Amino acid sequence: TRSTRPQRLLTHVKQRARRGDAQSVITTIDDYCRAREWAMNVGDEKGSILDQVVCEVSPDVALELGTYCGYSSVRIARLLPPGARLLTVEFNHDYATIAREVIDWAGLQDRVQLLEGASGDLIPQLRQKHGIETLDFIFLDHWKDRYLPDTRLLEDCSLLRRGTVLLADNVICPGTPDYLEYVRSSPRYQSQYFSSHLEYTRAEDGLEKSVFLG
Ligand SMILES: C[C@H](C[C@H]1O[C@@H](n2cnc3c(N)ncnc32)[C@H](O)[C@@H]1O)NC(=O)c1cc(-c2ccc(F)cc2)cc(O)c1O
Ligand SMILES: [Mg+2]
Repeated sequence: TRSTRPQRLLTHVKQRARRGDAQSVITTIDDYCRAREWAMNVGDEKGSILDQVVCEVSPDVALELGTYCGYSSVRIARLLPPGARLLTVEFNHDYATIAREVIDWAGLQDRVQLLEGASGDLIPQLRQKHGIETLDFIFLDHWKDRYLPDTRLLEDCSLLRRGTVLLADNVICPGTPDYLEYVRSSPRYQSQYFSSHLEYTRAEDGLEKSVFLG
């Protein structure tokens, strides 16, 4: 049977990117997705904004919702300080398998823990099963109608602390209207919009950065 897009993307990474070189994995994926096959990675333009926020926060414990092929896992993990870690959640087994290989190829497997399952099931397990006290940084990039319920769940599980930064992809395209309304109107968040474009296209999209105020 024909290979899947993520499989073709992984093959390209293994043929073109230097093993252990995270930047070459990122560049290889971006070149492939721009030139050959579009894929729903956060991409280079929004990725630079992601990098900037990760560097600012310099999280000890980061959470990503929606791993897909691991592109943003590599972007985030390559910037983490020594000893820091990224937990990334993906419920599609085939995508999770590809993502593990991409993360390994980038040499970042020691900093990234990929949890296979649905965010709604895994978030309540973070404290006692994964030893998480509170989270420093969260990248939301999964089903767009899960951003709000999962943010409420993170609040209810006391996984946010004063200063925790939430960064949400695709707040314009495909769009997350209920999430935007919530973080922009809630007195418990200080929110800021970063205008950009949908990965590898000229369509408008952007990232919303929201600081939890406690
Ligand atoms: C949702 C996907 C990303 C991944 O998230 C996993 N996932 C989901 N829900 C859960 C959960 N509840 N728990 C764990 N994992 C979960 C899934 O399996 C995908 O691998 N991302 C997108 O759909 C996405 C789509 C577009 C897009 C934009 C314009 C178009 F014309 C078409 C598509 C752009 C983007 O930048 C995206 O990010
Ligand atoms: Mg996205």
